[in-house]
Amino acid sequence: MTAYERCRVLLRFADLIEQHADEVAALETWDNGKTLTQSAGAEVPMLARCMRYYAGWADKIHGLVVPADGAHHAQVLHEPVGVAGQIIPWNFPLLMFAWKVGPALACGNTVVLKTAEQTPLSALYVASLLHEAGLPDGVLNVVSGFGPTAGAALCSHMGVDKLAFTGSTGTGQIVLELAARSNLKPVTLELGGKSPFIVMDDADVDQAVELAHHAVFFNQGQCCCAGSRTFVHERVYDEFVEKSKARAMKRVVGDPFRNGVEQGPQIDEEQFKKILRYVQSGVDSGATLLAGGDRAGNRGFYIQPTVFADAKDDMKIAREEIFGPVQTILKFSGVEEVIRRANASHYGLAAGVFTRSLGAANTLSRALRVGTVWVNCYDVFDAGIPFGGYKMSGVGREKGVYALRNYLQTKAVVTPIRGAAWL
Ligand SMILES: NC(=O)c1ccc[n+]([C@@H]2O[C@H](COP(=O)([O-])OP(=O)(O)OC[C@H]3O[C@@H](n4cnc5c(N)ncnc54)[C@H](O)[C@@H]3O)[C@@H](O)[C@H]2O)c1
Repeated sequence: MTAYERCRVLLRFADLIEQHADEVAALETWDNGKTLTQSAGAEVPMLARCMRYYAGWADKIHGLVVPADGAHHAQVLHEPVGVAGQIIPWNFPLLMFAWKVGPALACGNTVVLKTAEQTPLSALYVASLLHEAGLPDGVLNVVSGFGPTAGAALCSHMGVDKLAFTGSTGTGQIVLELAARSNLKPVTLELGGKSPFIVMDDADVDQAVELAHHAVFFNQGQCCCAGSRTFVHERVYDEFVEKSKARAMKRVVGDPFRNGVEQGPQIDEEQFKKILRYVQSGVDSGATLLAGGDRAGNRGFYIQPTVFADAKDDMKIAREEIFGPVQTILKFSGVEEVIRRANASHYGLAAGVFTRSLGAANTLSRALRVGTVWVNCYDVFDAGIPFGGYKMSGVGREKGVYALRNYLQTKAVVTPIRGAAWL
């Protein structure tokens, strides 16, 4: 297929997503439990946008001519890597599909994509739309299956030329090992996090409370980049804590298909129980439980929006990824101190900085060892902005021009030139 034809297929796909937006959004909510408002208002438009973004790149990917020493013509070709194996998680099934499939197809690869066992539906449905848009059979193959069988088979396969994985750090380590033991296929990893959300003493407290609340509770708290360590300056701490408690208690939990609901159920029983164990460990380690702390209702995997204050850095709730609706508030007194504490983590995915001071924003954005710093905002995911982690939060970047590099081989072609005019 020519690059222009690939571009047109992706553009037609984006149009079809919009035509079928209601079904796509309903499937995503049915599969995952996230609110329909979010599926319809964020996930579906972002899927279409991401596809148009990469459609735009398809016919603008090209190599270089290098001015080599002597009488040689040296070209650098950018070729597709071949078969891309992609493994995605359950927390954002459609978005993860978009971030993986968009750049891989734009660059001319074929794909075998394995969805998470909890959420197989929306990817199967949108893959059928992609075929309706003109993608030839066999170019995109969506596989439903379990991690240790289907996922591991993909990682070990000698015919797979590249792997892209999003999920937990522990599974990421297995994926990398399987790739190394088979054919040394290159791997990009987007893994877990324990992202700091830093509220300075000059912040507008009401705005900071609202943003910090969304940073952690969005998507039932099931975000790799959840702002799950809320660091608050001592001068605004008491006011911030009181208001965060009130905000969490107002959060509407219930049927994700109902209008006005902000929080649906957790993905499954395993995650539900794991989150409640973390809540118990917070109580046992002496953090102050201000709101929630238990299941919501007595049916389904719903959890009360939970807020802990007075947490200490060495508590489990302040160190490990909870992946649930649990806010952990920590107090700090100076910039140097908060930089040191925020960076004292094996993770380095994202950070939020809330301040009116340009100086503080500049200092923090450069000092924090994370892949994304959101200043006075959070969870902004434009298709063109790179996303990925430092340290154990990942390897490589997705989205933007950076994701193209994951799906291209670089080939040098050198030919002699007879009677070069310049020699
Ligand atoms: N960073 C993220 O976006 C993200 C997403 C989901 C879960 N998580 C974290 O992971 C924790 C566990 O959730 P999970 O068990 O669903 O995540 P996971 O990492 O086990 O699953 C993610 C994907 O990897 C696959 N997988 C699992 N084992 C595999 C293996 N041995 N080889 C190849 N593929 C394999 C799964 O089938 C799924 O498609 C969560 O509590 C959360 O902390 C992070």
